[in-house]
Amino acid sequence: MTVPIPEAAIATIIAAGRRLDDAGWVPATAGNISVSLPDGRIAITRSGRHKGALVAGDVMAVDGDGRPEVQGDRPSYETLLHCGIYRRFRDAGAVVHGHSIANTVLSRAAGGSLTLAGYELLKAFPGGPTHDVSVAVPVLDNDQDIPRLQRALDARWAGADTIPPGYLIRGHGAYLWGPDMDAALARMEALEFMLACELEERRLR
Ligand SMILES: CSCCC(=O)C(=O)COP(=O)(O)O
Ligand SMILES: [Zn+2]
Repeated sequence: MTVPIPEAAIATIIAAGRRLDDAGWVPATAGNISVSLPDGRIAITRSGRHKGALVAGDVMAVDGDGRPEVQGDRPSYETLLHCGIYRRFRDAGAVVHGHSIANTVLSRAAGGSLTLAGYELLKAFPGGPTHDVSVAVPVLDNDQDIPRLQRALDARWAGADTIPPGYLIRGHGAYLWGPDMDAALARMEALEFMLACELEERRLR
């Protein structure tokens, strides 16, 4: 018998999907969304669903290693990236992933990281009490082999002094996390705002 997913967790994921879709960051069936549950499981979107039109049945549970509770159920193709975040950052309670124009274009042009400096909105990231800081957002090469991509992330995090609560995958999208969904979404909105500014500045140059 499977343990039901708390209704509040399902409602949180459905509402987050609508918000990401309203912003235009989850075209087609792009993006995925999860929350960690008090019993250690992860509630996550099923693969291939439109994130702006999620219903309760589009959310399922996996264990900390991404294994579905019900054999044959298909969670997000990128589930192991969510698991990697919850495993490494014990205070993470929610993870959001989207494919925006800005994160796609800028990650394609970037090297191994993308530095954001001088933005007031950097305050939305932890440890940034003033706008007078810079944050180097890691950029990983895209990889259809998700376990290999997660290993690359683990290696990057292991060698880092400070780790922002997000990263970009080249030509693919952005992952952000926070202690809860409100925080994860706020960080995504802040990052996307700054990336949109970067794009605009490049157009003006
Ligand atoms: C059509 S988007 C390609 C897959 C992807 O990058 C994504 O974010 C959605 O995958 P999922 O399996 O979570 O639906
Ligand atoms: Zn994706």
